[in-house]
Amino acid sequence: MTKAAKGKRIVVFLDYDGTLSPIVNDPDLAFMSDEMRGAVREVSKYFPTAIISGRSRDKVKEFVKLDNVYYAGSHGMDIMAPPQQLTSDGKRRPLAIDRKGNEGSFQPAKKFLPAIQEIFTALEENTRKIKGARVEDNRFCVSVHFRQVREEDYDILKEKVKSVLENYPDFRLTWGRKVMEVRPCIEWNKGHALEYLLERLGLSNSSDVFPLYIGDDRTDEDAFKVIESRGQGYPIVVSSVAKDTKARFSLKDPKEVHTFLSHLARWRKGSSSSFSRSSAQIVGIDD
Ligand SMILES: O=P(O)(O)OC[C@H]1O[C@H](O[C@H]2O[C@H](CO)[C@@H](O)[C@H](O)[C@H]2O)[C@H](O)[C@@H](O)[C@@H]1O
Repeated sequence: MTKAAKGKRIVVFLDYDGTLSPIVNDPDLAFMSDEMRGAVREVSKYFPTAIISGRSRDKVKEFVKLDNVYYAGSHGMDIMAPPQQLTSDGKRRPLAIDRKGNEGSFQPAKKFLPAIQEIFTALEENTRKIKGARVEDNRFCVSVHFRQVREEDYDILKEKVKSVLENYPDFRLTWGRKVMEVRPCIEWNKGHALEYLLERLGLSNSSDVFPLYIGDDRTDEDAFKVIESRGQGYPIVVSSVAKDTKARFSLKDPKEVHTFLSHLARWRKGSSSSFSRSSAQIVGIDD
């Protein structure tokens, strides 16, 4: 990767669940290790860094606990810049406003908030009797988890979720890892969030920008597609098995993500000459 990225302005985009933290049964216990936090902290010293998650922005920030990164919660529908922005030439400058006059935050689905709260309440009510079902309020979207639901109850849970949505035609259902996600029907996803953040950094039209996006889930595919269509940067999927994906490279699991990020930071710091395919364990999908 160093060859392709040499002399370019790297921007790092990271998904949270399954990328920075391992997948666990209880979504409230998906903690990030101190080692991973250290690696993200190091990376964010050298490159503008953003965490783009399906979680609510507050929740993902509570897990990550770093101040100098961008947080994009609710699949990119709730974006917050750090108080100081790291420019691609390594300098920090105070937060600037974006083209639409937004200062720190950008929330393209704001008008849907009252309906989302209603949907959250209805989903909690309607799924209460299904053992193991769990409804999570992600602010601009709602997750219905079935990781701990018996397989024979999957269909009934799906029907219950669909019946709630019948009353809300402005919302749609997407699927993640043992989770159904209810979100507003707006043209906005993790790919749009990536483009927005590049623009915010003043890099969207830059021919030498090199965005790296690391993610494990279906919603990350939108960001992979953007990187592929720009023809700049690396889309990296986290998966231990072969997958139908738009990503060109893969890392097996969060442990390998940690190794990759640590080497990336060390490479930029200049103390390592060995940021290579073998040390970072990055694998080309076509290999
Ligand atoms: O975009 P992400 O940061 O990857 O968020 C996607 C969803 O992640 C969480 O659910 C997933 O991780 C849980 C904890 O490991 C696991 O129990 C669940 O089965 C996974 O789907 C989060 O709880 C969801 O709200 C996010 O939408």
